[in-house]
Amino acid sequence: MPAYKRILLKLSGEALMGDDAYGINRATIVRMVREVAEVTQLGCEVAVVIGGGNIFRGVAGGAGGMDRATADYMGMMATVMNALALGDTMRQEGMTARVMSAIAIDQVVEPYVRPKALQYLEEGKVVIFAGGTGNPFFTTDTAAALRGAEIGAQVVLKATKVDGVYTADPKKDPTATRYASVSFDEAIARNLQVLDATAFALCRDQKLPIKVFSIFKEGALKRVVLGEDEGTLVHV
Ligand SMILES: Nc1ncnc2c1ncn2[C@@H]1O[C@H](COP(=O)(O)OP(=O)(O)OP(=O)(O)O)[C@@H](O)[C@H]1O
Ligand SMILES: O=c1ccn([C@@H]2O[C@H](COP(=O)(O)O)[C@@H](O)[C@H]2O)c(=O)[nH]1
Repeated sequence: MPAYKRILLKLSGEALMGDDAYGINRATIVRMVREVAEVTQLGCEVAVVIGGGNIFRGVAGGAGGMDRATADYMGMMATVMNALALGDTMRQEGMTARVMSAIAIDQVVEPYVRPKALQYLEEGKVVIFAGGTGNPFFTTDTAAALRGAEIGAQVVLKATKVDGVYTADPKKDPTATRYASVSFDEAIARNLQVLDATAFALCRDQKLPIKVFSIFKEGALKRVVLGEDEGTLVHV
């Protein structure tokens, strides 16, 4: 039995690269999709927000001298590309997925309309939210918090490159230790950057827990959905 009826899964864009330097690694996206399929087979309703870090991040464009808002729109379009690739891979794997975008690209992808998204979820379709929040200066983590709250998800699952929330960035500080659980207040006060502060604050206000776990660990998503000990829980 799944521990959650409906989840919002945030998939790392950067992880889609696999061992490549850029873009979408075929074997990696297929593996991710198969893990999602496993939890849908448990009867869990799944909505997905995908990042864009494998293609473009607005902050990098801004640092390079671009207008930051323009760079962020490029980043949002990167998430649309990832969402289309994810939806197509799901189709190839026999799943039914619908991509909905926060930015209008009507010839390519249907717009995000909340009641329609809820209908798809009730029908057992996977809904992939593309284009982040649709606004510059935000991230797909905040989009995951926002859409998670909108669809009444019981948890936001952040599937990322690290296996939980640490006292400091484990990629920079080898002495950092992993929390089994941590409160939103502590995560924000300590400026733990595994998610951005806006996402943490929104989930805290909506009393929407977040689970952070590794996208690279086989079976981790299923264990999280079954309520087993995996990753770090961020709670009120
Ligand atoms: N306290 C911390 N605990 C865990 N990870 C942290 C911490 N502080 C910073 N990080 C970093 O946060 C990263 C995960 O967040 P990030 O938003 O960069 O990636 P992502 O969501 O996986 O990618 P994308 O933005 O492409 O979707 C980790 O790879 C880790 O290095
Ligand atoms: O609501 C949003 C979401 C994303 N962006 C831009 O897209 C890139 C990629 O998203 P990641 O969360 O970093 O994977 C991000 O760097 C922003 O530039 C946005 O502007 N608004």
